[in-house]
Amino acid sequence: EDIKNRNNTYQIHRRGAIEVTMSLAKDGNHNNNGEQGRCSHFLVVAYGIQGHINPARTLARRLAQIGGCTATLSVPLSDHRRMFPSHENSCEEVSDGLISYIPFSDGRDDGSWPMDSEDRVQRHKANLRSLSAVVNGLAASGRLVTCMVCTLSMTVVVEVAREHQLPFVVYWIQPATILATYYHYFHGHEKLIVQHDTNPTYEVNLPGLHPLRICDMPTFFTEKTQSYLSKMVLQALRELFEQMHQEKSIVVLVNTFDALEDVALKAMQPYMDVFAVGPAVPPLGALQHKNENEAQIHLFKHDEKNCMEWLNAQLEKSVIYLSFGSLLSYTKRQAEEILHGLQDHGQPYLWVVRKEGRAEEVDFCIREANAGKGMVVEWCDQQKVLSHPSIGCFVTHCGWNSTLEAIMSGVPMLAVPSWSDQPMNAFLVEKEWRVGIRAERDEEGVLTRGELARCLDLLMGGSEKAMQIRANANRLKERAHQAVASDGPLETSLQNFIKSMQNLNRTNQENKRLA
Ligand SMILES: O=c1ccn([C@@H]2O[C@H](COP(=O)(O)OP(=O)(O)O[C@H]3O[C@H](CO)[C@@H](O)[C@H](O)[C@H]3O)[C@@H](O)[C@H]2O)c(=O)[nH]1
Repeated sequence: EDIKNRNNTYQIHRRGAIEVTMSLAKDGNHNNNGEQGRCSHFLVVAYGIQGHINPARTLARRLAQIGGCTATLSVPLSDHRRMFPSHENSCEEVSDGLISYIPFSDGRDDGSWPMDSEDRVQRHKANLRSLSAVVNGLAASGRLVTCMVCTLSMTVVVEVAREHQLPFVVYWIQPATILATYYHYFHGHEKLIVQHDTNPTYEVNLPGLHPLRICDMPTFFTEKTQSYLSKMVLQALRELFEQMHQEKSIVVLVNTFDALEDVALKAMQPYMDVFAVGPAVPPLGALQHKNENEAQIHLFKHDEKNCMEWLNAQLEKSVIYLSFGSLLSYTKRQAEEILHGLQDHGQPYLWVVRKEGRAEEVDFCIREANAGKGMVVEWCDQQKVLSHPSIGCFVTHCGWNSTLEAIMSGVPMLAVPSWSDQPMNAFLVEKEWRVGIRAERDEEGVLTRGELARCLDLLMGGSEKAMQIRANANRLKERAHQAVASDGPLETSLQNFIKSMQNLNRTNQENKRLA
């Protein structure tokens, strides 16, 4: 009767993720008040974009590799379908032999984005119902969730965790320095930052951090005319920090490592329990699995075979790799400037041009670039590309995943940041770690052909500065590999985190028993 009632309640989602969780549920009223057992089961919920799903998946897999732990990754249904194309139009649970993947319906099963704040509220409600059903479904199938983990902008996870009396943990998938700037922005420093927003080089002193320039702060702080998207992101983060503030103890996992951001990690310790669990870059080949499902996990169609063959034919460290991540697209002028800058520089290049929405505008570039010394692909296995010996440098927008992947491969970066955390990431690349240089954009925000060619000449050349950058990149690569080595800092940090979660669960149960 209980299942029937709940099916009625959720019948609007008949083709949605709810069906999976309902079919998992063998009986009703599951909550997490009972004895938790000794096994920890993490439900990792990721926002539906590649920059969130990649690190969330790596974290879930790493947690599941620690004795006594299991993990489930939950992503929005439309993204789940893109990850598992052979399951198209289905919302089934999938396993890769290590973790399970269970989709939830975020109210945009067709892949569309919220149109306005009312739409956002409706979708938030859909999120709530669907994620709650995932937790119930897992409990009903004997896999009681013991902790919920969410990537940024996922306040809904906090609400579901509270409903089920589960601890929740934020997985901060950007640098610890950015975590610190947001924390202080929302805790008393907003006015100080906003009041200097007309002076981009003004340096702000935030507790425990080196002075940071206004222009390197998250762009949402100072944007003069904020877009709907920027407002939405800032609001979601504000809500997340408010929710965290209501907790007795705040636990945050950060996709970074000590050797990279020692100062920022320490600066956050007085305010929260921070665990450095990065870099979330899986070892090469780790994702090629015998399991058929595993082989199919991707969000975009790769042009891989062709591009790896092409790279094999190039000289060592001769190729410029360009990619601006999974969200940004090029205007016609920007694409033209890049094309001509590359042609002027003269080295071979591999360029990712996602055509989404701008197909005709950039088509001419693709034709011309492919006819010349370069190769243009719509998507590639970036990590594999960056690890290829022919890659000499990476022209990047400095998305945090791309930055970490370049560090893991020891590839020098030409930073061309655009928005959000990217200016700060570019600052860290150029000034803190000295593993790259930063290009200037013109007054229209375009990277011009002259500036691109100038920067490439410098980065790929034989000057002392270029050699120093290459040496720094190799050193940082070693530190990154030490961080992820067996029994290294990452493993220790994950184990400490798991222990602290188990203690928290025990204390909660004890308190409930006494109450
Ligand atoms: O052809 C490609 C291009 C990209 N990628 C992968 O896509 C991911 C892209 O992530 P990221 O570099 O972080 O860029 P965005 O997709 O732009 O990420 C968004 O999310 C990040 C994490 O919050 C932020 O740091 C960025 O500013 C924000 O734009 C990386 O893992 C890349 O390896 C590929 O596999 N193939």
